[in-house]
Amino acid sequence: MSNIAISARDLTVRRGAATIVDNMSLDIPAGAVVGLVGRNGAGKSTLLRCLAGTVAPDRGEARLLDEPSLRLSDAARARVGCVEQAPDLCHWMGVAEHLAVVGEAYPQWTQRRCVELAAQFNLNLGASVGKLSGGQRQSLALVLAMAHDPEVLLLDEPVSSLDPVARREFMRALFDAPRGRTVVISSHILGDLERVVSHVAFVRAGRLQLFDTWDAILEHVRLAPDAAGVPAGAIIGAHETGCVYDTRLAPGHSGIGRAPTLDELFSELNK
Ligand SMILES: Nc1ncnc2c1ncn2[C@@H]1O[C@H](COP(=O)(O)OP(=O)(O)OP(=O)(O)O)[C@@H](O)[C@H]1O
Repeated sequence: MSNIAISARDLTVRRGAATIVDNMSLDIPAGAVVGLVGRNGAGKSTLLRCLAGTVAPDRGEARLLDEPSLRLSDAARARVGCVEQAPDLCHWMGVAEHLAVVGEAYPQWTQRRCVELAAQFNLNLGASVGKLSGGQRQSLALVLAMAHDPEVLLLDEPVSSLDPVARREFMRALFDAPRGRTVVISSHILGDLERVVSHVAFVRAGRLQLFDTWDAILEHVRLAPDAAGVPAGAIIGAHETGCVYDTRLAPGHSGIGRAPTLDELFSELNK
């Protein structure tokens, strides 16, 4: 297997006259934890669905674990876990029954891990799915996605309804994997993301605005009070109150400014 766990090549999705994913290409190395960020409607969910193979692009291709996402083998599918933004759960079942039914589809599913995760997320196995709160439904969706210990996790705003304790437990569970796990996680909770990501992908209006390791961004991207003297080709975002630029594209420039937080970078790139 190549070192690339997930890739997109020229991905384009159109809905009516709108292009909602616009010619996106990226390669995600195995073991990376990618924070997918962007404003509401930027195209994150659609990109994640293309990567998962649940939406067919109008152009281009997504690949997971060296296979086309749209035609994943059962063996590859068993190595992937997904959480949709609005998880499709069986409301008429009990939590334990729901877990057991889904678990039958995965050879690597273990009841022990399932029970551990449920306890970690404070999920009552005896409850009815239809009576769960929004956060509890999200916890169930996470247990369903993680109990077979997948190598790849595609998570669309998985913590938006979780309380701070459950969010912390989720972040811990994410990194409890015995081997490096590849994760793409969209979230608007940038403080959490900043602590766990190896890479960040900024999406704006269907386009991939910036994709890099977080370490490289911290080392090379600078937030400066203005664009004076910064070569135009190095500027990632500029406006009246500041400028974000990549020092790698500004050789000889004095490197004014400081490294942005993820929150600041998000604001600067979306002004
Ligand atoms: N089936 C569809 N038909 C028409 N437009 C759609 C469809 N699905 C998504 N869109 C539009 O595509 C754009 C991107 O939607 P998407 O759900 O991918 O954004 P997002 O970045 O995940 O947003 P959010 O952060 O609010 O979840 C939005 O403008 C949305 O209205």
